[in-house]
Amino acid sequence: MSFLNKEICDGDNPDLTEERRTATFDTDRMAQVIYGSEKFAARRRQITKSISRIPALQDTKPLAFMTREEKITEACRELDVLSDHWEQLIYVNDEEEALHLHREVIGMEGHPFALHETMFIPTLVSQASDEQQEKWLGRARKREIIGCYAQTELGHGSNLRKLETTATYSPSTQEFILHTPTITALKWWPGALGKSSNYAIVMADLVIKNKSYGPHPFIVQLRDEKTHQPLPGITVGDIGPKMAFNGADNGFLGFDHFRIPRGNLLMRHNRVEPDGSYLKPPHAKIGYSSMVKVRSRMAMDQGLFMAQALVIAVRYSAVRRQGFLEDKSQEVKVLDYQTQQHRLFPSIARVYAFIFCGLETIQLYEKLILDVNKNGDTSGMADLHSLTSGLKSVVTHFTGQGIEQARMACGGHGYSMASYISEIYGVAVAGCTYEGENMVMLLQCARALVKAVELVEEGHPEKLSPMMAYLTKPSVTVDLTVGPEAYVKIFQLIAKKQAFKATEQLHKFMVAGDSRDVAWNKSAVELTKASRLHTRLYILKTFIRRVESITDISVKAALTDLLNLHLNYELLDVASYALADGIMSSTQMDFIKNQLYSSLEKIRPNAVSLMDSFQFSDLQLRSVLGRRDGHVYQNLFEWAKSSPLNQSEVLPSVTQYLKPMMEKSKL
Ligand SMILES: CC(C)(COP(=O)(O)OP(=O)(O)OC[C@H]1O[C@@H](n2cnc3c(N)ncnc32)[C@H](O)[C@@H]1OP(=O)(O)O)[C@@H](O)C(=O)NCCC(=O)NCCSC(=O)CCCC(=O)O
Ligand SMILES: Cc1cc2nc3c(=O)[nH]c(=O)nc-3n(C[C@H](O)[C@H](O)[C@H](O)COP(=O)(O)OP(=O)(O)OC[C@H]3O[C@@H](n4cnc5c(N)ncnc54)[C@H](O)[C@@H]3O)c2cc1C
Repeated sequence: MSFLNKEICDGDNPDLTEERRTATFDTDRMAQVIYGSEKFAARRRQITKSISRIPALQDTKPLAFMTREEKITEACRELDVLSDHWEQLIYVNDEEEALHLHREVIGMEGHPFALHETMFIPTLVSQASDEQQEKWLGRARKREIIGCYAQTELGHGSNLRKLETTATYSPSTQEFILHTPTITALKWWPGALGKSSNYAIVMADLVIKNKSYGPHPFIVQLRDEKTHQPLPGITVGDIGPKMAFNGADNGFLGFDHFRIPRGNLLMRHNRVEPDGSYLKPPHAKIGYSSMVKVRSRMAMDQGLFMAQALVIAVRYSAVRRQGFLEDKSQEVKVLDYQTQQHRLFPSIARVYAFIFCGLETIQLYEKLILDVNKNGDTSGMADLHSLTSGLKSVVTHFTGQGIEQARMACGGHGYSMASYISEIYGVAVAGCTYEGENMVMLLQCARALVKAVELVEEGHPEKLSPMMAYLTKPSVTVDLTVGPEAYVKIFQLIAKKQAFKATEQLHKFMVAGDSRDVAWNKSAVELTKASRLHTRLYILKTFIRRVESITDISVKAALTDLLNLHLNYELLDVASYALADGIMSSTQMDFIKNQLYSSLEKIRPNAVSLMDSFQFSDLQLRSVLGRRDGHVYQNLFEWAKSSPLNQSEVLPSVTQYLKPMMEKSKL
């Protein structure tokens, strides 16, 4: 007999098998929807199978018992094994497959090629001229060199205009002189910079004839290619342990009048001629495109982080029995409690919603780079910047919340490193900070919103981009029973009201005499609220669009339940706005609540399968609690026994201190 959930195996925990048998859809088909295509979903499975046949990549010592040095060494060993099998594992130069391979084999705690793949190569692709690409891109792709992205400094990360590292042009030698004038100008934080990289993209203030042109990207060799020793004039090292990501060597970097040739300024969009004349880029912020690239991926990446935590929590909740409902002869699965469902299922819905957004924004970035590089068309930059600024902020915030709820949903065992959820949390919440601190990015999104409101107020609604068109929608009474479009209408009204209110507040302060900057700061909280609502509306609409486009009936039905949960949960979450503005009545509120509770019941039989559909291997999950087989208690006991503390019965700390202390006790 074949089952719709493809994870069923003989000998698994029967409680989990029972869950898998109730699946109403085929998990392979759901995986196609999650990963954007049948081809990629199948390739993922194929890659997982190939990895499982390489003995050197199987079960190593658990990461939780390793030091930082051991984690870094282990990641490098795995990279080395991967490079021996690269061509049989993935299609060379397929970015998505390479990312998946690294995620599965090396995991999320960081590795030397992480920034090489996500920022160094993309910066060369988007910013280097053809000639420069010929020189460096091939070598980077073949991994003959390792690069990182060195922008943030000890003193400045958010405000790029105040970066202090200088690149001063010397026409006589046709070189740039890189210099770190103060301690706060030290590069600080770049991933893989400390010990692994021998090259970096360095963002430095371009100075020509005493005039500053702002931050520009330079390619800089940091270490000797043979000895790996830092080159003279360069100070480089690791910044120390972090909340998570401890397999990564985030680093510091200083320059002492370090000279690089003129040709090391990335010159696809701007140029410095030998005599020092400067040719402007077609868009002032084109040098920031690598950040937009990473931000455009973040909805997908964060969705996958939250998915991992939820696979663990949902599987465990189907195995953990505690307490009674009606039948007092057997304790219930904790997944049957309404509170447990309410804790986990809205996050499952968000995972799907974020991933669907990610699929869209990744494509939008690819289109933008094509437009810019092939046709010099920068017209899409502003919209993608504001969209991804809001999106990275909203998804990272909710992902952090969702993962923390997943941890708590696992009770005591969630707090053990055996669950791996704390590590997932630590890695995911770094996203609230990197690629632009969330408040800073919400305020970037707000700039676009305020501009759009001002256009409407000035009588130019025709100039609005499609994403902002809802700002012109009139207030209407909405019948929520009509379906998703009614929820969108209410959400639009709420988001519109907040955008207008925040803008009105800004203008009020300006009319009262404040400068725009001061008025902006006095309105900032309201502005960030408008950005969040605007972004959540976008997420909601993407979710609806995606579900509508699905052809497999059973997959569509399961996702429709999830979509309904999402719509009701989101609307309830922002209901205070709607009630205050009279957009929604308390009767409608009751309707939403009831819809929400009935969605939880509908989703319950598919919960495990909705998460199994992500098809994370046990190797990728790295969770003792969340393993596919569901034998949590045996697995936990084995794991605890392997703790270094249990390798001897009596620890030196006991013989050296506790015993003598107890023996001499006079208390
Ligand atoms: C906040 C801003 C955007 C402000 O930039 P600014 O030059 O001071 O801008 P401004 O003069 O105030 O003008 C704002 C104006 O510039 C526009 N703009 C800003 N960025 C872009 C863009 N990318 N595309 C298109 N347009 C852009 C804005 O929309 C504003 O336009 P407007 O004036 O409103 O028409 C910038 O400083 C910034 O991006 N800060 C955040 C820094 C950041 O994200 N760092 C990331 C470092 S790398 C990293 O963290 C990697 C981690 C990855 C990992 O470990 O996996
Ligand atoms: C794990 C990790 C990996 C990283 N990897 C890299 C990398 O590879 N390369 C790289 O170059 N950098 C990297 N970074 C650095 C990262 O990009 C910055 O830390 C980030 O952009 C935030 O900047 P900041 O540290 O200056 O924060 P700050 O701006 O100092 O933030 C402090 C507080 O000030 C507030 N704030 C600042 N400006 C404003 C404003 N204008 N309005 C309102 N509030 C404001 C913020 O909201 C925040 O609450 C990494 C960071 C981390 C944590």
